Amino acid sequence: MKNRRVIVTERIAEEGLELLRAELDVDYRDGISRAELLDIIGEYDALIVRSVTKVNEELVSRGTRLKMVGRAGNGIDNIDVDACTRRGIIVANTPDSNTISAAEQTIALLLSSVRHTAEANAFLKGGNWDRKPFRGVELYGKTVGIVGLGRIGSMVATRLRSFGCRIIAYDPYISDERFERFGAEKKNTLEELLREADIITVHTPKNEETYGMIGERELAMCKDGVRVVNCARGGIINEKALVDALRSGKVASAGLDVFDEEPAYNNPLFEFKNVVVTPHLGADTVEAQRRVGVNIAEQVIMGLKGELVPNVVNLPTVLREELETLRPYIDLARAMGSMYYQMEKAPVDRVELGFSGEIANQETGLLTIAFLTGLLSGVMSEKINYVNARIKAEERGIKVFEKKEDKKLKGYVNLITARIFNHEHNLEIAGTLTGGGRPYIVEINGFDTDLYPRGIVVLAENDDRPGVIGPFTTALGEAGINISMMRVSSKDGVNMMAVSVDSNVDDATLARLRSVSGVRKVRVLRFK
Ligand SMILES: NC(=O)C1=CN([C@@H]2O[C@H](COP(=O)(O)OP(=O)(O)OC[C@H]3O[C@@H](n4cnc5c(N)ncnc54)[C@H](O)[C@@H]3O)[C@@H](O)[C@H]2O)C=CC1
Ligand SMILES: O=C(O)CCC(=O)C(=O)O
Repeated sequence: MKNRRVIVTERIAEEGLELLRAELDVDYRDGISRAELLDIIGEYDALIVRSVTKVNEELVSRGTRLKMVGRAGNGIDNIDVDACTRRGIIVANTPDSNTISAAEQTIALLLSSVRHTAEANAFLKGGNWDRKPFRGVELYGKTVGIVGLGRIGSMVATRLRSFGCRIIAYDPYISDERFERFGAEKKNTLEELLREADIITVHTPKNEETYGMIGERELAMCKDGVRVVNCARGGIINEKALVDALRSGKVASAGLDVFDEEPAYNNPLFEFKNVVVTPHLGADTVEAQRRVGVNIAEQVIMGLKGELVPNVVNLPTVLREELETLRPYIDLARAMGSMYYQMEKAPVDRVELGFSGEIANQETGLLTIAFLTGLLSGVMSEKINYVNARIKAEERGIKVFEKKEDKKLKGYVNLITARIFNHEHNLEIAGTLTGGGRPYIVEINGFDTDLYPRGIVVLAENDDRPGVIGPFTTALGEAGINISMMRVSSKDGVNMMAVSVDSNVDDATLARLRSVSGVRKVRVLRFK
């Protein structure tokens, strides 16, 4: 893949760069100017960023070769994921690689701010000695309110419980079980949390809902002398409101790693002695950066090889182990999708996919996407991949429905069924995997079959009578085309032959096959 070019616009670990260099042509341009990046982005197949580079519409529209954006880190608020999705650009991040570091930084900022560590450090090094100005408070016995009990919030909860804190949390999007698991008392509203907490720490993503979620009104609800920490994203706690609350004494201390405007210079929050600040260092540990760098390099390499990438943001989330289980089904679903336009020349209105048996308990959304990728890839000039297949199907007016049934259908342990509707008639296909993980198409329009969807398959319908199959296979043989597998099935006086062949069927041979007496229809299906 040395002809594939990747640009890395921010510092990532050497271990990650080494992996990239072994496979790709790497341009490591930490700190490149925006203007230059806009000028040259069209030369690259992949872009790797951290939190500073803004991957917006302007940038991706110029990235005409871009197939992948790798976020070396967690938050994706600097990436316009929709703009990437529309262009089929995969966006992947490394969500689990720096969470421990961010949780530890949260604790560091909290301790440092309640014990005046940073201020006392500067005081002592400035040639002074005094204890009076620096009396702090203990964490022991305090009520800590965690807003967002996700990966980092839950790690903060676990760590603070060992300090003897009572943990309360507000997160409307998680199950009660998760609150219990992390020893956090569930609060149904943000207001309840704000009124009870001695310390508040935010761990939500930054989005329209969370940006400014703690503002003037919310700070007014807090206990007098509340302490706050933000190691998530600048602006989740409104900065202007925080300045006012620090000035009035409502907020006794703050620990901040992130700011509304980054890089942050002369932020008014820097003027307060009781505010401890760090320049977005949450993920900046040797261990986290090594994990992040290696993880994003591996994913970009996989993405450019056309493999499914574990942490794709613009696809349904699947765990690495789930992906391993799903992979053969993904191939099957894609192959099933690719059959339609090879068999029919009519536009599709609606697709109904059914997943039955054990597969119904998996993330079948990915299989639907695989089916649509197979369906559309052959007929659209635009690049269709797992990322934009759903959008492209919608744009073409194809309605997609999914049905899951965890009981066996037609005796198959797992079965994927597809009904593809057009104005005139439907195509119905069913496929399964054998115990050994080999995909088979087991039914086409009511004909039982066992078509192996690889290579070239001649699919024919003929009268169910003697004297048709012989001349048909002879025509293949005389054209020097070897048959590797063949299955004949019958329904209502019609046969369907599925003949796997080892070499291409040229137009002349196809014409001869069609002219065999009793043959009604012949199509050649090509599978990847
Ligand atoms: N300072 C740093 O260097 C780092 C910062 N981060 C940031 O930390 C934050 C948390 O990251 P993770 O824990 O990995 O994310 P996560 O996605 O695992 O957890 C976020 C949680 O917030 C909850 N949430 C969403 N909207 C909410 C709302 N309106 N009210 C209450 N809860 C809400 C979600 O349900 C979820 O449980 C993100 O903003 C991320 O960008 C992450 C890594 C390093
Ligand atoms: O160190 C970085 O690149 C930023 C870390 C971060 O904020 C994140 O991963 O969300």
